[in-house]
This record gives sequence, structure tokens and C-alpha cells, in this order.
Amino acid sequence: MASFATLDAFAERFSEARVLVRLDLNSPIEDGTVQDNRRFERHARTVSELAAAGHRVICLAHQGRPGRDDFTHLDQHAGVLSDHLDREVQYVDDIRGETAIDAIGDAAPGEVLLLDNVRMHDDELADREPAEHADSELVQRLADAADAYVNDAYSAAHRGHASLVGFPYVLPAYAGRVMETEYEANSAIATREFDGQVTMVVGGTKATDVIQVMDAIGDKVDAFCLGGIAGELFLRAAGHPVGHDVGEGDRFDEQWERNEATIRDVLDARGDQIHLPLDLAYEDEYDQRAEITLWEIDEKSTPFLDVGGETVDAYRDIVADSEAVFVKGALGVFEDERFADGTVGVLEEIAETDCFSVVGGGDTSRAIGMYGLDEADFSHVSIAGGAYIRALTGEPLVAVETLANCRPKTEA
Ligand SMILES: Nc1ncnc2c1ncn2[C@@H]1O[C@H](COP(=O)(O)OP(=O)(O)OP(=O)(O)O)[C@@H](O)[C@H]1O
Ligand SMILES: O=C(O)[C@H](O)COP(=O)(O)O
Repeated sequence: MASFATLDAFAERFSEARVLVRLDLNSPIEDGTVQDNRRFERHARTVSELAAAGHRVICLAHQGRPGRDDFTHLDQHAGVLSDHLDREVQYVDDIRGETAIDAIGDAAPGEVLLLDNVRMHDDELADREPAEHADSELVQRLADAADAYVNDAYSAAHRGHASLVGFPYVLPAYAGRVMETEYEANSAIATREFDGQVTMVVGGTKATDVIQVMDAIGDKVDAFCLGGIAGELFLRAAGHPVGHDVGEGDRFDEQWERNEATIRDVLDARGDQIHLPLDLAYEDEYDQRAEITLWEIDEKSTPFLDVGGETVDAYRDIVADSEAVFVKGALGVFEDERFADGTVGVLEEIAETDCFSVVGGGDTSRAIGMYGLDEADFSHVSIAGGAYIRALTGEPLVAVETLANCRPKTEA
């Protein structure tokens, strides 16, 4: 398990430091407006801790990717982050030019700056090894202006980009609070021994991701409860006439072609551990939720949007008997109240029991707030997507590895 220095070690060594803090504020953008989400709230705690201690906090973050609609400047992000802090975040419309370097130099103790989208600088996404990123102009210029580096961007830690892996080579480097807690909770399935049953609830739309997880960590999990697109694809492999596209949808056939062999292998090898929906829910001609048991389905003629009531009861029982439950992906289209029973039923059951629980996936974890559940009833609600998937499969995260590998420098 990687071991990095945390803010506790940082606090012992520095006072009123100029510290570069990499956050992951990558957010949904609707009609040009950045949507507030858990990432702001969580990172605000790290920023607040550093600013309250009198450090000059220089935040780095990205939004979208070049060529995509959500690739924007970070002025709005500074406003949203300020809303979660007891102080203003000054947006600096530059990344490593004179304006940025001057702003860093002028920052007063306790001041918080947010530089522009690091992905707007070519060095950030250049295809380089971590040590090569350390030599880039972006990293060198900013490192010269700062005393230390904190990486809080766990949810981007699977990316080997300059601002995520370059700085630990040239500055004392620490994990922020988000990095620390996310890493510990999300690695639990790979690193911890649980006395009782370990259950994984698997759903959502990104079937390819979750099928890889099932393939990789089958030995660590006693029960998989399936829903969403993955659930239907496994039903298809088991010979049921579901799991293909109907109407305008295009979510099934492509993922089926890509994963058919793996699905069949996993089902063969782990059939005893896998629980598939017993019934499914759909929208009837009166726009109401209707349910059908698997055995009644001769042909799929309408999209299935949730697991049915019998399945919810069965999955709740499995969760109630579990020592640990990991959730990746929703069991249905919970954004529509009519099709929230599966996702919310399982989350309610987790909240009611005292099992160790991790809920991952940006979309799925939104159900917690939407349906009045209390985040405190879960051991951890992750803000990571791709990094969570990699942690579940036990794959190393390059930015975490870099923090750990550069630790001797940090302690020097
Ligand atoms: N049967 C279904 N048909 C269509 N969409 C579904 C179905 N079941 C679940 N979903 C959708 O799955 C989504 C959640 O899972 P998804 O795989 O997209 O992301 P996630 O794991 O929550 O987040 P991230 O984007 O961070 O990976 C929800 O928005 C929900 O509407
Ligand atoms: O939102 C995320 O999952 C991270 O910020 C990584 O973003 P990316 O997939 O655009 O690299």
C-alpha cells in the first residue's frame, strides 16, 4: 500500500508557506454554468485548513479537455469554491505567466488563489513520464514560486499529468485531506480483511468499467448485486431476452460486443456469487411505473429503467447480512422518482446497518442527497469516478505512487 506524507507532516514543517494545492474541480456544466457538487465542498475543507493556518494557498485544477464542450476557464469555479469557504478565492486568469507568478508572490498569509485551467497549458497533457513532467516549464516556473505542493486530487490521480505527478520531484509533497480519506476508503476492498460477507452493488451505465471490476476482484467479494445496464447484460448472457437496445437507445449492444466474452467467463466462474434481477420496472402506457418478473418477459419491447420490488427486497436482505458493502453505479434511473426504488432501497438498507460502506460514482452518490439520506450514515461517499474503479481493481494510481515515491525528498 502506498504511503505518503499528509497535512499533519506539512503542518509540522511549514508556516505561512506558499503552497501549490492540486484540486479536482472537474464538474458538470449545464447551459454554460458550472454545477456545484461534492468536489467543491470536500476540497474546501483542505483549502480551509491550510488557509486558516496562515498559508498562502495557490490552487491548481482542470475542467474538461481540449476539444470538448466542457473545456472552460475556471472563473466560475473560483466563485463556487468561495461559497464553500469563509474567505474569498481570487481567480487568476493565467497559469504560469508573469500574472500568475506575481499573484503568487503577492499573496498574503491566509489568501487563496485559483489559477486558470491547467489543461490550457500544453505541458499539462503532454505524453511524458512523471520525472519528465518535473522538467517541464509549467512545473518549473510554478515550483520556483512556491515552497511546497499538496495533491488533494484523488479523483484525477489515475492521470499522469504534469500538475499531478511533476511537482513531487521538485517540491516537498503532501497528500491533502481528500486524497488521504479517499485513498484509504477506496482501497479497502483490495487492502482490508473483513470478517463477514463483502457485497458489491453494481449498476449504472458504464458496464464495461464495472465488468472489469467484477473480473478483477471476484476473489474479494462474496456477493455481487447487479442492476442497471450491467445487470441486463448478465441476464442476456444467462439466456434471458433482455440486455439489447430497443428504440433509440444505444447503451447495450456496443457494450455487449465489447464484453460478451468477459461476461460469460465471469458468469461461469462466479455464478454462485452473482445475484441478478428477478424482476424489472418500466414505464407503461399511462406513464406509470410497472413491473414484470423475468419469467414473464418473452421479448424486450421497452427500456427497463429499474430493478423490480422483489429484487429490491432480495438485495436489501443481502446488504443486511453484509460486513462491508461497496456501491458502483445505480440500479435504476433514480433521477426519475418512479425508478428510484432499487438505488434508494439499497442505499437505505446500507444506511440502516452498521456495515463498512463505500458509495462511489459521481452520479450514483447524488441519490444520497436527492432522497434525503444522511451522508454520515455511510463510511465513505467517494467523489471519484475512474480513480474509484482503479482502486477497486487494485490498480495503482500514478499520482498516488508519485507522492509515495518522492516521500524521501519530502522528509529531507
Ligand atoms: N436501466 C438503466 N437504464 C439507463 N440508465 C440507467 C439504468 N440504471 C441506472 N442508470 C443510470 O446510471 C447512472 C449512474 O451510473 P453511472 O455508471 O453513469 O455513473 P456513476 O458510477 O454513478 O458515476 P461516474 O460518472 O462518476 O462514473 C444514473 O444516472 C442512472 O440514471
Ligand atoms: O472527473 C474526473 O473523473 C477527473 O477529473 C478526471 O478527468 P478526465 O477523465 O477528464 O481526465
